[in-house]
Amino acid sequence: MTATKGLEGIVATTSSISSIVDGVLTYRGYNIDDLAEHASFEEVAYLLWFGKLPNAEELKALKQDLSDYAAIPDELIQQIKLYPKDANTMASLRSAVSALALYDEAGDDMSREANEKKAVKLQAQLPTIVAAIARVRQGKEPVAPKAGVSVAENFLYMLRGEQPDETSIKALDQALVLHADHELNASTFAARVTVATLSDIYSGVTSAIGALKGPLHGGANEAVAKMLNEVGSIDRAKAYIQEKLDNREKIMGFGHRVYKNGDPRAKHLQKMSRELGEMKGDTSLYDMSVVIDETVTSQKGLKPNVDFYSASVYTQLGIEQELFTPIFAISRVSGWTAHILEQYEGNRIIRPRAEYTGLTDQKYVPVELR
Ligand SMILES: CC(=O)SCCNC(=O)CCNC(=O)[C@H](O)C(C)(C)COP(=O)(O)OP(=O)(O)OC[C@H]1O[C@@H](n2cnc3c(N)ncnc32)[C@H](O)[C@@H]1OP(=O)(O)O
Ligand SMILES: O=C([O-])CC(=O)C(=O)O
Repeated sequence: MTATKGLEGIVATTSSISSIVDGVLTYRGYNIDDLAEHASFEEVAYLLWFGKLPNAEELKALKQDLSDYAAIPDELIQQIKLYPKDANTMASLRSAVSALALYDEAGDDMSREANEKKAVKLQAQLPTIVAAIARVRQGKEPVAPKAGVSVAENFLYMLRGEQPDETSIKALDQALVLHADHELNASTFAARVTVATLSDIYSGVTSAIGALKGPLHGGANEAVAKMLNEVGSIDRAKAYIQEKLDNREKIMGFGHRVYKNGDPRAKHLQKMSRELGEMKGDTSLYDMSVVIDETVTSQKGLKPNVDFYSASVYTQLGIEQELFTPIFAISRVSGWTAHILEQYEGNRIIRPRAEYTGLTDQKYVPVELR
């Protein structure tokens, strides 16, 4: 038995949710470019869960459900108020989602119907939780969700406590579409491993949030924002990156296990970043990002991934840095839950082997003789 480091190239499951073939990403057979341009996040969530784009009636029903389920239990709001104000936001989100399970009246009902409802509830409630965590950290009261609006609009409304502008809603909606699913990435794999023991959907999503938090995965968008802050201005960008590369440090937001010629989502986020800058009459953050991109690409041959330009998009939307990875989770929970439902359908426990590299033939020595 020989191990492959990081399971590179290992095909660990079949899935009909999303695919990456020759650098092309599709959700249920629809090219991400097509969806990014035309679909709303709600349509994409429906597509991921139910395998087809919704008709008008189905979409209306899903939006109604997302709206109806968006409020979170008062007990959970009380708990969130007890979290340390400087706690990592993803750690707070992980704790809150784990606690959310305790208040689902469906309990351990594992029927397909109950799990589909739990998936929609998780999608509806994650934005409310993230907004509540953000406001409580700033010493503000959480804002109750607004009925009848999109996930993107509702999240921005709950975060800011006022009606968001159309540009911000549109940009966030598109970012949510782009982040919704991505084949067998680390957090989705974590979710599938957890529920393959026939554990519940909340356990799967809690595992996934823990995996997404790391800077090699979803946490990279916050690391990019920190880097952009550190660089500070366009004239420092090239030298900053060169020094990091000379020190063999990783540049966050670049490289990918699967994409070697570029992440198809990055161009959409890059365009959004530029447009947001142009609209504000200040493209300095975008321009600095482009210099970093060109430097890493020319020096290292590494292309930006989904996390690179999303950092400048969210910054220009006025969103605090520590919410970048939670926003990723708000989108990816659609994919995680779709994968969890798929895992339950044809389940077998996921239990690979390890290549043992430790000592052998050891003999027990009593503690007083060691
Ligand atoms: C949503 C997402 O999860 S997208 C990914 C987000 N993560 C990041 O942006 C963090 C930065 N990037 C990375 O750490 C990696 O590229 C990962 C984690 C995305 C992929 O990791 P792997 O598939 O294991 O890539 P791997 O480590 O084999 O990279 C190959 C080589 O490129 C180097 N490399 C990879 N990414 C980077 C980077 N961002 N900066 C500098 N060098 C890099 C590696 O050090 C390695 O060099 P070596 O062969 O001299 O040792
Ligand atoms: O697929 C991966 O390894 C990481 C990624 O880009 C994602 O989860 O969106």
